[in-house]
Amino acid sequence: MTPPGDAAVELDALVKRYGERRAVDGLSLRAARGAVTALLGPNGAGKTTTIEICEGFRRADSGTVRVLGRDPAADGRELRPRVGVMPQSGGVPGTARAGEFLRLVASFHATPLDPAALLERLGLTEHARTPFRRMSGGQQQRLSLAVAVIGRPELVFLDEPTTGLDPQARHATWELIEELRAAGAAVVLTTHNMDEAERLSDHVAIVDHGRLVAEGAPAELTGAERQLRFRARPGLGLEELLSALPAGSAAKESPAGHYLIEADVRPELLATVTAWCASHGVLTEDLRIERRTLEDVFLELTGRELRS
Ligand SMILES: Nc1ncnc2c1ncn2[C@@H]1O[C@H](COP(=O)(O)OP(=O)(O)OP(=O)(O)O)[C@@H](O)[C@H]1O
Repeated sequence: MTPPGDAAVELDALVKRYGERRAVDGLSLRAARGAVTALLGPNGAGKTTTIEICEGFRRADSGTVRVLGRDPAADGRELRPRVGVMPQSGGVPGTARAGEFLRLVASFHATPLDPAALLERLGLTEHARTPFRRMSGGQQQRLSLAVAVIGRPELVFLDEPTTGLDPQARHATWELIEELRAAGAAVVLTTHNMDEAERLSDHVAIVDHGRLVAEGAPAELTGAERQLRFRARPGLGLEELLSALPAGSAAKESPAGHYLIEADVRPELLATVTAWCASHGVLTEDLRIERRTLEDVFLELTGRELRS
C-alpha cells in the first residue's frame, strides 16, 4: 500500500552487500511528506544500512534511491541543508559543547529554530556548556535530536530516537516529531518500541533480512480482528474449551495462567467461554477483548527466534 502524500524518499530494489552478506536485499519503499514513516525490523534487519544509504553515508550496490527527488550519493551538497539526521549514536564531536555546537549548526541554515529555546525544550539548558562526551547517554541523544531538527528540515531521519530515554524525554521527542509532521516534513524513524511505532506513525514498513515483509498504516497491519484474553488458574483444559468454540478458533496459555483465544469475537463467543469457565469452577480475571497489537503482527511476521 502506498503511503499518503508526495514521496520524500523513494527506494527501488535497493541492495547493499557486506562481503557475502546481503544487509539490504531488494528493498523498495516510499516515505511521504507530512507523514511519519517507521522502519521496523529485528536487530540486523538492515534498517540503519538503509537509512545511511538515504543519508548519502553509504552507497548501494544496486537499485535506486531518490531523496527529495535527488540522488543522495551525488547530490549531498544540495540535500544537506534540507535533510536532518539523527544517527543511532554520536554525530556530535566529543569535545563540542552543547550550546555552542547547536548555535554553529543553526548558523548553517537559512531559517533555523532558536537554539536556546530548543535546548530548553529538550531539558538541556543546564548542560549548554557541557562537552558532548561528558553528557549522559540520554542527554547526548537529546542533543543529537536537536541537531537533526534545528534547521527545520523537509525530511528527517531519526535512528532509534527514543531508545534509552526517560519518559519525559520520550514525550518531548514525540511532540517534536508531531510538530515536524504538522509542518509538512517527512519523518523517517526506526524504533524497537512497537507501541511507539503504532502511536506515532502514519506508515509502517517491516523489514527482515533486508527485505520488506509488510507495510501499511498501523491499523491496516493490525486489522480489525479481535482476540480475547483472560487470566485464570494455570493448566485449564484448552482442548476441551476449543471443542466448544467455532471451528478455526485457537487457544493458548502463555505464560502459565495467561490465556489467549483467537477467534471471531462475538457476544456468543464470550458467553461460551465464560459459561465453560463457570462450569469448571474457574474464576476469570482481567477478561478483555482487544485488537491485535503491532507487536503481535511484528512477531508473527518476523518470528520469535533471537537474531545473531
Ligand atoms: N560496516 C559494516 N560491515 C559489515 N557488516 C555490516 C556493517 N554494517 C552493518 N553490517 C551488517 O549488516 C546487517 C544489517 O545491519 P544494520 O545495522 O543495517 O541493521 P539494523 O536493522 O539497523 O539493526 P539494529 O536494530 O540492531 O540497529 C547486520 O548483519 C550487520 O552485522
